[in-house]
Amino acid sequence: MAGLKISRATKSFGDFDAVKDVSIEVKDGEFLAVLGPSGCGKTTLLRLVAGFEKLTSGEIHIGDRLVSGSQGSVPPEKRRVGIVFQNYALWPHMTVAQNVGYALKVAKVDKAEARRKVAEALALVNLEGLADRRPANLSGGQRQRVALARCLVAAPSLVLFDEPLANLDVHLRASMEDEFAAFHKRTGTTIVYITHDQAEAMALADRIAVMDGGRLAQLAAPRDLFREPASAMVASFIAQGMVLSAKALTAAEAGHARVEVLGQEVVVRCRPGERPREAAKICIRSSDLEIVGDKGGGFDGTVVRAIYKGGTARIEFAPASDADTHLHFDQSEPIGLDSGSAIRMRIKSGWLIPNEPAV
Ligand SMILES: Nc1ncnc2c1ncn2[C@@H]1O[C@H](COP(=O)(O)OP(=O)(O)OP(=O)(O)O)[C@@H](O)[C@H]1O
Repeated sequence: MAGLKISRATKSFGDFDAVKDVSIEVKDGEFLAVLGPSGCGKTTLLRLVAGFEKLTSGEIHIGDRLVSGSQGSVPPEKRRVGIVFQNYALWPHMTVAQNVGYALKVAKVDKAEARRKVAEALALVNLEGLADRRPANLSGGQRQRVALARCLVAAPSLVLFDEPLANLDVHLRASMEDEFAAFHKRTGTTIVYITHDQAEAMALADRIAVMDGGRLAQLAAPRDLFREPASAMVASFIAQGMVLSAKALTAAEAGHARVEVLGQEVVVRCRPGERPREAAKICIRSSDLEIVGDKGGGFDGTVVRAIYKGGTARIEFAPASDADTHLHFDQSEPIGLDSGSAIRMRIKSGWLIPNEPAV
């Protein structure tokens, strides 16, 4: 296996930059998810790594080897990159073993050697027992594993997944997530996994690269992405964070600063080096909100909607001082709030979004 280094990669189509100045280093054996809204450049980035697209500028290394740069581009078949697509096209007339071994047959690999490699690849995806089945007699998840084995048989130095679970139903998705996680643990394969499903990215990846408009918005471990978003886009994109205008009143001290938000003063977490500023933004999660009595500080407002979810309800709430801002939190049974209820809320904590997005 090998690591991957993308350095200042830009890909333009005409005067439109689909990928702009992106630098990402994936360590040998790391599982990196690339996450972002539709059209943010995820697929283009994957196609650049695979060699299906040529860089406009920048460089890509796989292991120590320069595969794309100003000197030219190594063709896809010479990159030793395995790809698992969303639409796993298996040949229906071939058995599982024949599907997996097809590339070896074309490359005229010795038959005994090819059999051994196919058996090894099937073992890696736990499909040993199904070598003689045809794709029509497999479940969706099993077919996806055949597609994975077919890419592993060529001993790739890195495996790219392009939304591999997008076509599967919810239950199968969850069990395939477990399978991919176990596969990664067992094999230590370097994986780049494209998805627009953040729950999937959070569950699987060591680190997540969030893309926005062709640029890298943040590259961090799932927990850091959630707790310390680098920009308002990442804050609201990840787990529906609420972004509020605030005034930073104090400089950072021991990882905290005092801010004024919705007329209330709150101590929030922040990066070192933060200074007081007028136009700041904070990110809060529903667990940062609590209902308080009349004397508990905080601010007044009205419940806009209460959506029952079974066991809990999602309460949407508009502060009296800023009716356009909607906050939300979950309330467990018994749910005493309904649309129109007047309540007083307090923000307990939050994260001061850095002024300059830093990656
Ligand atoms: N060959 C092309 N010519 C012109 N524009 C392109 C080309 N390929 C992609 N783009 C544009 O580049 C942008 C990024 O596309 P890309 O497919 O990489 O996004 P994505 O994040 O993978 O989206 P999705 O999640 O919807 O697949 C889009 O605006 C797309 O229209």
